[in-house]
Amino acid sequence: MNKGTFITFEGPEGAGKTTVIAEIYKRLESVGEAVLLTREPGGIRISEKIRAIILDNEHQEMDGRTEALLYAAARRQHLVEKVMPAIEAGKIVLCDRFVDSSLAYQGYARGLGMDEVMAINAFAIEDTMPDLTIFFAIHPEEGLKRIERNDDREQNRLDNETLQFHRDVYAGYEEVQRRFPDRIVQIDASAPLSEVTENVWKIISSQLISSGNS
Ligand SMILES: Nc1ncnc2c1ncn2[C@@H]1O[C@H](COP(=O)(O)OP(=O)(O)OP(=O)(O)O)[C@@H](O)[C@H]1O
Ligand SMILES: Cc1cn([C@H]2C[C@H](O)[C@@H](COP(=O)(O)O)O2)c(=O)[nH]c1=O
Repeated sequence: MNKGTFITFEGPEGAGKTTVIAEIYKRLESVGEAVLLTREPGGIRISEKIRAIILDNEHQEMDGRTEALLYAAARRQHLVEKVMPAIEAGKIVLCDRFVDSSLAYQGYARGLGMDEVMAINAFAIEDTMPDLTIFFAIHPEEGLKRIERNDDREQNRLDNETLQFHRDVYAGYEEVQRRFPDRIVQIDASAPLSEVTENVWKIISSQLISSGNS
């Protein structure tokens, strides 16, 4: 059996990833594709527990390296328990965040260093990297406004970081893109939702055609 396709979605808070992925998932299913939709940190029991620890507003004392290691631990378990089996089974895996989040948030914005954060993640992911990553580019101010307006969303410890931290996350993503230009495609996430969805759909459709997974 052919291996599946691993697609990840990245960007700052409130960029629209979760909303758009849900629509892409529906479209892929409706054309008969075998698809797995999942997220990081989380996606499975152990990793959801780690997520709760990381994002708890009461855990203000969490050290930056502890944070980076917890994300990597959650990633490892999620990868071996859920993502890898789906890829091996030939599915299209749509994952809301992956290692690029650690590079931008912990490596760059926390100042731990991208190479250092990549090194601990290399232990967690071995050589599994996405086939395609879509970067939802939006100014952090705009993304944060969107999540403040959304009454259903509780603001977590990372959301509540300073505006400067979120600006650094954005700069971190720009650096990640410079490092992986062949894998990462940027879209304008400040456009109307329908436009963003169509752009993402076009990118994913052409990736699936070129990889023969369609
Ligand atoms: N293109 C858009 N224009 C306006 N509002 C949008 C757009 N895309 C998403 N939204 C709204 O912005 C809010 C955040 O969207 P969403 O939860 O999908 O973002 P996200 O990238 O998953 O955020 P986070 O990573 O912080 O969880 C939601 O209320 C959603 O309805
Ligand atoms: C995977 C990953 C995530 N983060 C941050 C990014 C967000 O602030 C939260 C996750 O919340 P979301 O609503 O699911 O987007 O965690 C991070 O800092 N490092 C990571 O590796």
